[in-house]
Amino acid sequence: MGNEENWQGEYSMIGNLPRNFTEKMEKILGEEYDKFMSSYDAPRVYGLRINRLKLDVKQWREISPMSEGTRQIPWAEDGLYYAEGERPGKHPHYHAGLYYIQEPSAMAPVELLDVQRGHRVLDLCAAPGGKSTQIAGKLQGSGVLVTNDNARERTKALAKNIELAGVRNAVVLNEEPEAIAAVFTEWFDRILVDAPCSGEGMFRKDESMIGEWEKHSIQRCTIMQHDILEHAAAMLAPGGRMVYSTCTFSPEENEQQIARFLLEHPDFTIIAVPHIDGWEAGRADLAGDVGALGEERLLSIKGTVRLWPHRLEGEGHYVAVLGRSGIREEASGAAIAAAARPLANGAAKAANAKRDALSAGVKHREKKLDAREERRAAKRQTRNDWLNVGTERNKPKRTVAQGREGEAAQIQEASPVELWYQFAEQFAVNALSWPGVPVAFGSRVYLQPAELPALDGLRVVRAGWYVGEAARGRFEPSHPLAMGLTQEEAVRSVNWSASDEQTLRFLKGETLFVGEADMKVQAGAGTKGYVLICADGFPIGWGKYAGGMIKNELPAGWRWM
Ligand SMILES: C[S@@+](CC[C@H](N)C(=O)[O-])C[C@H]1O[C@@H](n2cnc3c(N)ncnc32)[C@H](O)[C@@H]1O
Repeated sequence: MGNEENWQGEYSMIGNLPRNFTEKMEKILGEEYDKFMSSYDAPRVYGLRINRLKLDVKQWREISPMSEGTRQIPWAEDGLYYAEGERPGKHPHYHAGLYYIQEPSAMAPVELLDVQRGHRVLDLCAAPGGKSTQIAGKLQGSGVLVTNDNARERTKALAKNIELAGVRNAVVLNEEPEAIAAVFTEWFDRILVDAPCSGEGMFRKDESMIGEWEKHSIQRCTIMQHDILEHAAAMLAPGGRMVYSTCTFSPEENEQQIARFLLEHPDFTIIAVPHIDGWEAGRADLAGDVGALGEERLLSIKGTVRLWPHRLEGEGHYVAVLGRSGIREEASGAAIAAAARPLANGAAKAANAKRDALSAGVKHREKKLDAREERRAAKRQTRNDWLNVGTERNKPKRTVAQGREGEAAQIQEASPVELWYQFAEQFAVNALSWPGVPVAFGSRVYLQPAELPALDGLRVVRAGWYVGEAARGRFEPSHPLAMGLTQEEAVRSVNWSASDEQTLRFLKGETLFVGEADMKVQAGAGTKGYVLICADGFPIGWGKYAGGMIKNELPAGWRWM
């Protein structure tokens, strides 16, 4: 092994590819092998995906200086190739969450998941969140997105990307699939398993993946994938759809994994992927020795898809779409959610009672848990997670104060949820009728999709849309709240173009000086207080206005570096 030059005298990574990898690829690809190998010397392609929660491709093209060099990615509605040398991560539109930088082939799995408004969707192996934000764009704020990764460190990036994209209906978990399956049995309409894999398809994009490949054996990956798929299957409602994807070429992790799954799950079938130019049908001949599967089911593996770097502009991927037979028994998620809305002003208690009732309903349905799972769930209840989920829900704090006559009188300090309602009434238009039920964990308030079952015992990173925190008897709005708003929803806002110096200064955390005339204030509201800062009409954070000055409220971790 060693660096090599190609025939043009340029650096070639081909010499760095492990020999057991290239030999195996030659067997799989036959005549196409040479073309495949030359793809390693072909220029890399770059992709971004427009965030449909904020705008569509046409609207983005109207405001983006980058737009000219972009081209449509054939299999992704909102996906665009952009030219090498562009730096989309270094633009205010990135900080406004207008797009996500994503490898083009990686956009395929969610396109095949067929997410519809109102669906309950699980993204089980989600960090850093590329596909979760894509799912959120398709849900358009309806239904529920549960997004999870078992690597705690990686969930930080996941939560941040969800918040940057302005997602309002997601819950972020840091759990093993088994623990989630105990709470969400047969609950989801759609599940994405973007599995941890040996990453062979990413060697070209990231050479360090070669070292990872050598460390983590394919066999180890197949064991993990099988385990994840087992629990995912238990969470899919009858009639639901599950997408399994990898970024590797190895048949053990692709066709063979799916063949084994079909063998062990007679209630699942392959939903054939539509043909798109450059996509190759899955290879039933690589599915291994699964005689017991029967010819028809074995051949159905041709309905899965391989994305090869020498056949299209993108890296290597494999995608299988699996449908579960049957019809979901219970009322649809959307109907349950509708029953819980709209929330009346100050109706925290009523809302929570309703939510508990809904949770109880869901729990009732979950009686299908077998005794073993119940014992496991009980064990988890006792585990102390990092948000203390399941404790201290919206309990108003009571403090004792001196009465005028020196008597001790009980006064009630507003709970975080009550403070949220007060804030929402004053600072955001129609906030009280937004979907979601406010729940407090400690001093933090989240808007949680109403139909969600109780998350007791699970490690929760975000219990919903994090809207802010109670501090010293006041409510402090969060940065994720700003990112999930539109300019029109803010009672007070200010907007500059993305290229205006004020925008950059705000993103760098500086104090801004503005005239009152620059601010847009809803009728009846004063100019003093929280103001939503926007670039080209899209929120980039909160400031606090007083006397011609905007104090910068952008958290340090979100600033332009
Ligand atoms: C291919 S990456 C996911 C990429 C992600 N879907 C995206 O589009 O941004 C696979 C992820 O699976 C996670 N993972 C590995 N084992 C897991 C498990 N048992 N349960 C949940 N996630 C797991 C890894 O931490 C990793 O973040």
